[in-house]
Amino acid sequence: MSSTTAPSDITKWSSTDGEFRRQVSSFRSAVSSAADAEFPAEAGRYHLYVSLACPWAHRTLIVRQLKGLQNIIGLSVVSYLMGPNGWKFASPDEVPGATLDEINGAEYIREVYFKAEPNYAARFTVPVLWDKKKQTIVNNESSEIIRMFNTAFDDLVEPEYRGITFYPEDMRTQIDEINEWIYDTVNNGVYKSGFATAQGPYERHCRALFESLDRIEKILSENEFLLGSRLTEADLRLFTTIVRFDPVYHGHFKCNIKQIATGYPNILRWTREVYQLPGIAGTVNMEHIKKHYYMSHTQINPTQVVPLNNGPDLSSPEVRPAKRPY
Ligand SMILES: N[C@@H](CCC(=O)N[C@@H](CS)C(=O)NCC(=O)O)C(=O)O
Repeated sequence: MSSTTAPSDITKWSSTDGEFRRQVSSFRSAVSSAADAEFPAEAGRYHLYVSLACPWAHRTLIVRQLKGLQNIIGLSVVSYLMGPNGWKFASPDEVPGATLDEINGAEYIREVYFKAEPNYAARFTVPVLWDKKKQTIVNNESSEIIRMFNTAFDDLVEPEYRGITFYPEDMRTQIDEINEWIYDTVNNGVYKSGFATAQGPYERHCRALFESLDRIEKILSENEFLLGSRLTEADLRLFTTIVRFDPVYHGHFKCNIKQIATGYPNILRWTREVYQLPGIAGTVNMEHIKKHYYMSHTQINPTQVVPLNNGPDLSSPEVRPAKRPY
């Protein structure tokens, strides 16, 4: 196996100035319903690699579920522990919830990257969307994978899922606008706070994060979902960060000005509402989430002790909307 990224680089998260900078994803092609597409939509052709711990991969898992794509797009799940060689596959006996890689027979996700691109020199991230026919990675950027799942397979899904969209045309400007600041200050903001290795960047990103949470709290005090009465992609993208907030980011990433459970009643109500939608609870694996962060980032938590709290009970009280909100 050729390797241009030494295993030791995996745990080097922040730059010399103490700032964490997320890399730009490398594989940016798209599956499309067009017959002459480079990657045409076909049942059984594409395979999704995820971690149940990762908030970015979690988005793709949710949209795969809500769009009824489980029988159309296969799934492999890495173990929660990310060691010096990155994400590793494990049998469900070894790690409940994980799988082996039945498609490429890889031990580590990095092998899938090298199979697609022998000279690959960036980070070995999940999610990854793999094309079994062309034997390559189509895309490793979650925000783009969820857009493909949203529409590209519509001719193949069961009729009840056809036409469901989390990115409706008349709301795209609003969705793009809200995604932008929520990505920067919340989704990525928790990482910028937690991976900072200097006081200044930590405080700056942590304060910006809580300013955004206050802003979201206000929005959700006036609206059922981020953009009104309809659940969109913006809600799904935020949900995967919020569900990890109290159990992980509050402690492990030092995002501790407030907690969702006690400081943000409207965000909590909204989190429960999203969690209680059919199919969502099954995508949330608190065991993988907590163990991943607390045991993999040994630069932050060298003892690898995992705290007990799982965050607020999201299954109760029941706040499920009367009719499907999307
Ligand atoms: N922009 C990517 C980010 C994905 C990402 O950073 N995934 C993390 C897990 S939460 C990862 O795999 N990190 C491994 C590494 O950086 O070595 C996306 O949204 O798909």
